[in-house]
Amino acid sequence: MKLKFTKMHGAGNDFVVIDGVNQHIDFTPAQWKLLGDRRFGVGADQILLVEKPTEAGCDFRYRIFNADGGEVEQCGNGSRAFVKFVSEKGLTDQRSITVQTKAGVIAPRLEADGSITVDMGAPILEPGRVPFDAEGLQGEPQGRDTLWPLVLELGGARESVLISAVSMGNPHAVQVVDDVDAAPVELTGPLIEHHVRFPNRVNAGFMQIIDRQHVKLRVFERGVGETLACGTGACAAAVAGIRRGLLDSPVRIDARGGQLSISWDGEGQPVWLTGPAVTVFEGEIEI
Ligand SMILES: N[C@H](CCC[C@H](N)C(=O)O)C(=O)O
Repeated sequence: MKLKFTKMHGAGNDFVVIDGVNQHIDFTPAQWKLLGDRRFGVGADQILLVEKPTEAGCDFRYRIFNADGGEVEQCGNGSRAFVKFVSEKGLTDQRSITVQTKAGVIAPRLEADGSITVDMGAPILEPGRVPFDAEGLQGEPQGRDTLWPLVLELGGARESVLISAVSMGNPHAVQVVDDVDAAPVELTGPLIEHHVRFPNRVNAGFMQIIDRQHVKLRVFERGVGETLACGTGACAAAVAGIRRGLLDSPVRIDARGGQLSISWDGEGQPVWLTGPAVTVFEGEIEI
């Protein structure tokens, strides 16, 4: 079929966005993977499919597919691209919308200065609901957080890293490192992503604390690899740092592809993500 799409990015995290309201889309995981392939398709970290809602009170439904073709629960940078897309395409004249996602309802808002703020909902902090299997592990309490030792098999050696387990609807394992540019993201990122204690796999965050309201962050994303920015990863990193008593809200997050801002007032409260969204080009592909 001929498929119209829009290429967008949020702080360098890049997307193929598809209007599923005016086009009927019923792809297999292999077709989603092909569309996201940088050699044979358009190429993207994630594909975002905009649809009519099936839940009362929502303006849209938004489905997210990683580059490996897997459908996932949430995408923070994608939610900003999404609200810009539906506004630019005339699918809504509202600047603030409620959106049904696999992880629940989120509320992105177009700000007057062109930035976008998203209510990402409250983080999920119980290990079993991340989901993270902490059975038999001796966690280290730090502030309101618990640091879990994750044993990684590095060739013949075994290395233990201390992680915080946080869900923003999608799972994150966040660790603090001294120097994010020197962190072994390509080496340990895949080992953490596929670790047996994360039954749904996990996004692996590496956070360097610059001061109590400023961090540098790299994320090895589940189903993709390292991206230039990860919105839910930024939320999870800020939540983990605040709970550990290392950060104060709001937190400036320097990702490799741009800057995000996270606000969070504590357990049970929503995490607010603010950042940019850019439309790169429109296209059409036979797929
Ligand atoms: N790779 C993530 C989905 C996209 C998240 C990221 N691109 C964001 O901006 O939140 C996962 O498998 O949970």
